[in-house]
Amino acid sequence: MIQIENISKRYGKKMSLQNVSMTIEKGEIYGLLGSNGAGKSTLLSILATISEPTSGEITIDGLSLRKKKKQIRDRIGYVPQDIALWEDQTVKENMVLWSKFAKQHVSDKQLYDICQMVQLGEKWHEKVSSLSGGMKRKLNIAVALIHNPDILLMDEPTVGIDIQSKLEINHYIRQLAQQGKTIIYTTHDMSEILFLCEKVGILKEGVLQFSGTLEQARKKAGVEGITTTNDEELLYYLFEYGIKIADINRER
Ligand SMILES: Nc1ncnc2c1ncn2[C@@H]1O[C@H](COP(=O)(O)OP(=O)(O)OP(=O)(O)O)[C@@H](O)[C@H]1O
Repeated sequence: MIQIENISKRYGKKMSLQNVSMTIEKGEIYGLLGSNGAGKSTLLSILATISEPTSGEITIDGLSLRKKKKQIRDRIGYVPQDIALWEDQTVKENMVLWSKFAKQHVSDKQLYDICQMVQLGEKWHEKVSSLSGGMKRKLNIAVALIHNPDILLMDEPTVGIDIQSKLEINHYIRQLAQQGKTIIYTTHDMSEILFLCEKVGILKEGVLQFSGTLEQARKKAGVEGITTTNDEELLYYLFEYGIKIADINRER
C-alpha cells in the first residue's frame, strides 16, 4: 500500500503541490487527472525518488520513502512523459543498456520476453529511430519493467499515439495490475481513466480536489443534488468544481 500524507512541493515561490494525501492499495490502478501544470508529474517524480518533497511523508508497505530510498527505488518502475531512448540503437541494445543502468542481471531472453509482451518482439533488431511513436511508447514501458517492479508510475504513457496502440497498451496495463502490480497513471483522457482505473485523484493547481472510487464520487454528487448522465460527465464535474476530499473520507 502506498500512503501519501500531506505532501507539498515548492519551487521558489510556487507551490506545485499543497498538502496532498491519498492512499493507493496493492494491485490498484489509480488514475491521476489534472490539467497542464496541476502537479501530476511533480507527484510522480517524488514517488519515483527523483525529487524530494518540501514537506510531508510517503510510506510504501510501511517503509518510509525518505529513509529507505534505495530499497523502495528497486521496487519502482517509472515511465517518464518524455521518451528516454537511444534513437540510433536497436530495441535490443536499448533494453541491454537500460538493464545495465538498472544494475540488473537480466538475460537477453528475459529482455526479449518483456518486449514480446508489449508486442515489440518483431522489432528486436530494429533501430529505435525506425519505430513509430506508439512503438517507442511501448518500448518506454518495456524499459520500466526490466527489473520486474511491483509499482509502476506512468506519466501520460499513451500521449500522442493512435487509438489501436493506446488500446493495446491499456489492455497490457490491466494485465499488469491483475498480476498484482500497483499502477499510478496520469492522463488528460477521461475515457482512459474510466476504462482503466478503480480509483481516481483529481489535482487542480497542486491541490487534490478528490480522491476515491467513482462509486464514492457518484454518491457524493447525489448528496449535493448534482445529476450527471454518465461517468465522463461526473469526472468533468469533479475536475471543474471538485468535491472536498475530507467529505468523502467522512462518509467511508
Ligand atoms: N523543476 C521545476 N522548476 C520550477 N517549477 C517547476 C518545476 N517542475 C514543475 N514546476 C512547476 O510545477 C507546476 C506543476 O508542474 P507539473 O509538471 O507537475 O504539472 P503536470 O500536472 O504534470 O502538467 P502536464 O499535464 O502539463 O504535464 C507547474 O506550474 C510547473 O511549472
